[in-house]
Amino acid sequence: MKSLGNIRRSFAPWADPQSKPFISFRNITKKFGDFTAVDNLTLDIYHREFFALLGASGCGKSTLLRMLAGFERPTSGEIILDGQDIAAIPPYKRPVNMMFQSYALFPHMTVESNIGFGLRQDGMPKAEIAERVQQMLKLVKLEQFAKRKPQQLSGGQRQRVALARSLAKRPKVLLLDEPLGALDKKLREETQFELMDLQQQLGLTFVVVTHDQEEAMTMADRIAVMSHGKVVQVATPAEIYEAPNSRFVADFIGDVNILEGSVKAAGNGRVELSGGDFTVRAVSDAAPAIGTSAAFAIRPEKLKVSRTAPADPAVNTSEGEIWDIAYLGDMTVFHVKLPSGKVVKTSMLNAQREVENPIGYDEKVWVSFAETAGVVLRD
Ligand SMILES: Nc1ncnc2c1ncn2[C@@H]1O[C@H](COP(=O)(O)OP(=O)(O)OP(=O)(O)O)[C@@H](O)[C@H]1O
Repeated sequence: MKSLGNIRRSFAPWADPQSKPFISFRNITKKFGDFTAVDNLTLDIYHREFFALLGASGCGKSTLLRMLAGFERPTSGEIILDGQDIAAIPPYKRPVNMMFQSYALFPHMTVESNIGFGLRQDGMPKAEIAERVQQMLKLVKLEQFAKRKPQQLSGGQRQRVALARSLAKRPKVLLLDEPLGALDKKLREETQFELMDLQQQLGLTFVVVTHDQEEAMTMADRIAVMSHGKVVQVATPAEIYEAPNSRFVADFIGDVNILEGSVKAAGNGRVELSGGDFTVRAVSDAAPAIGTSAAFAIRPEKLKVSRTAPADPAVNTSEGEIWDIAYLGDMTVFHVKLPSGKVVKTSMLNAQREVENPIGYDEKVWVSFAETAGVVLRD
């Protein structure tokens, strides 16, 4: 598995101008009556990519997936798959398969007949079906459950049957709509890793729809964050988390503190904001005009809470008072009230079991951060 990890690390076809996208949405719009569910959206997905569409309920992510599967027709725009415009190709002829949230397994059929269903419909010879079903059972580690009916399986096992069924026809692209929605947290996390392993073993392209940011962060090579039918940002999980391109994305993914200010200086790779509790000096390529308002987004774990003043208390530092403490086991979250009354969220890893004299309620503290710890947002 280690070698796969290494391959994965260097997998970034989107950054290579030579590589061609495998799936291209070009100016795709989908209207339902007057309502625009997908709004002039352009997006490229690469061969062997694990791609996640992430967004709040109603943002249009399932509609986009359904258009790729062929269950909905775009109102305008093109979808190119493997160099071919697929608009006129009916769903069953597309090299794409979709796994739904409600797995829709046939309750009266055994696991193996469920898996072989699509192959029988395609008229594949019996011996070949048997062989393919065996392969699939092995792949999802359900060999000993072949003769069971779906109701004799756990939720996670059912999910794997559905996965095996959608992979049996060897689609080039597997579409997954909230694939782990029915599983409890622990099983969900395990299954996320199983899905990633499977995708790598088979060398397929996966497009998954989810509203669960942790799930998208765990599994995907890249994430498209969607809002109101548009893509707001497409990037790797780390880029989305560390360099969100807007308040919307910063706020949507993980926890964030937004510090408002007005631009005092900008240039030479730095931006300075003043006016709030902090004088912010941040490493940034943004070039907002002097005097305009801007925001600085910083994650809780990047704010440092200390009892003594940091070296240069003039910048990136504020006094504050511990307002709330939440002990979460692996970390402790401090809410710190700043002089303006604004409360910021900070988190600290509990690297040791017991800490002598831990920071407590109502204590006066310093909150500080590094120049590279957050991002200046333009909007
Ligand atoms: N057949 C339809 N007729 C009318 N409106 C529709 C239809 N299908 C979807 N919509 C609307 O389009 C919008 C986007 O729906 P879509 O299912 O793509 O959202 P989603 O982001 O997948 O949300 P969820 O996570 O809740 O499934 C929603 O406002 C929905 O009500």
